[in-house]
Amino acid sequence: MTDTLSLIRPDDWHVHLRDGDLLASVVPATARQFARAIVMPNLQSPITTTQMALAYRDRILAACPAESTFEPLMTLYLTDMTTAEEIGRARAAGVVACKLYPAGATTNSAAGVTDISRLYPVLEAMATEGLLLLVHGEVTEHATDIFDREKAFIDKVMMPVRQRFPELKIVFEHITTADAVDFVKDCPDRLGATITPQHLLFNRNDMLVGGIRPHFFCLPILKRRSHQEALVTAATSGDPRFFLGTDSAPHARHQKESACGCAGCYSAWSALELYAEAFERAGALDRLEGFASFFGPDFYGLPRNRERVTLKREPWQLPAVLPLGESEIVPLGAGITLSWKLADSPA
Ligand SMILES: NC(=O)N[C@@H](CC(=O)O)C(=O)O
Ligand SMILES: [Zn+2]
Ligand SMILES: [Zn+2]
Repeated sequence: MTDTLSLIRPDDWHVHLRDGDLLASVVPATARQFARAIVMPNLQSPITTTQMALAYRDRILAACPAESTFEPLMTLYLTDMTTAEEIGRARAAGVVACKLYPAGATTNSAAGVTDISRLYPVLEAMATEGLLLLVHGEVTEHATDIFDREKAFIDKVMMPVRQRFPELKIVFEHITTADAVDFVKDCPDRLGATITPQHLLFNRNDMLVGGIRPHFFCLPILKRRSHQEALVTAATSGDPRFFLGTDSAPHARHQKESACGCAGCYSAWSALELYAEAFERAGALDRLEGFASFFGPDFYGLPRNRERVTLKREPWQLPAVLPLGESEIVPLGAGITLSWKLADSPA
């Protein structure tokens, strides 16, 4: 049995770093694990313009540890008002992608898109400029059951957008169902998907059996075990269309342990260790590097990283709580024992 795993340093292709006081707690955790990260734009005042994205980037860089070379990759939040001109400005400023939040689908999505067909000129501009479309893939109709919202989104939005804009690169973010896995596999190319550690390691029983456990509540919600198994199979298959995106989404403990708790799991602090656990359980540790370090940059058309990180086989227990600004946070998998630990200095 091997005791050391050396990987090209991974990137996180989907992370929430938040803003203000929280940056100081959250950014160093991601910068310790990853070389680059796709930074989600769903702040309380969403990042809807290039100017806002550049200012946010500066705040993130200011929160990085002094010796860090972490590179935040910025995204714009699409609204009904987004223009094709803004896409040109974004491209020129180095913004790499735009995020589609169906209005009302998730945290801070109230200003999201109400009807995707109205944004077709913007998607056209993105295809031309080479910006990727990142998608929170859930319908929001009241009548659609929360466990069926991702599947319904495939038919309603993914299929028509995929067909109309064959040149547009699309990332189906944080997929949670066998249906999404099949859809990605059936598309020729230019469609990738990120998979989170919580959807690989847990299913809805972990959240709902023996008491309701709000720290497992995220969107899209954890599904039944057969879906978890389909995600593990996809992530460990070596298919380059499936790659790492933690969807680390910090909310203070009191905001989750509440009568109306927030959606989101905080995984940034031990992200690689959580993924290593999932891959080891599947007997696929040799596939971790492709998923974590190669397929994301390849899909985005960015260079792979050159430096390496080391994971050591050293069982350790995830802490029950961590500090978060003035408050505290419960990390994903609090209290469980993980087999692998990230060594601090790069090998
Ligand atoms: N995943 C979540 O449950 N929450 C995310 C939003 C998102 O990615 O949908 C958040 O910003 O808190
Ligand atoms: Zn989302
Ligand atoms: Zn997210």
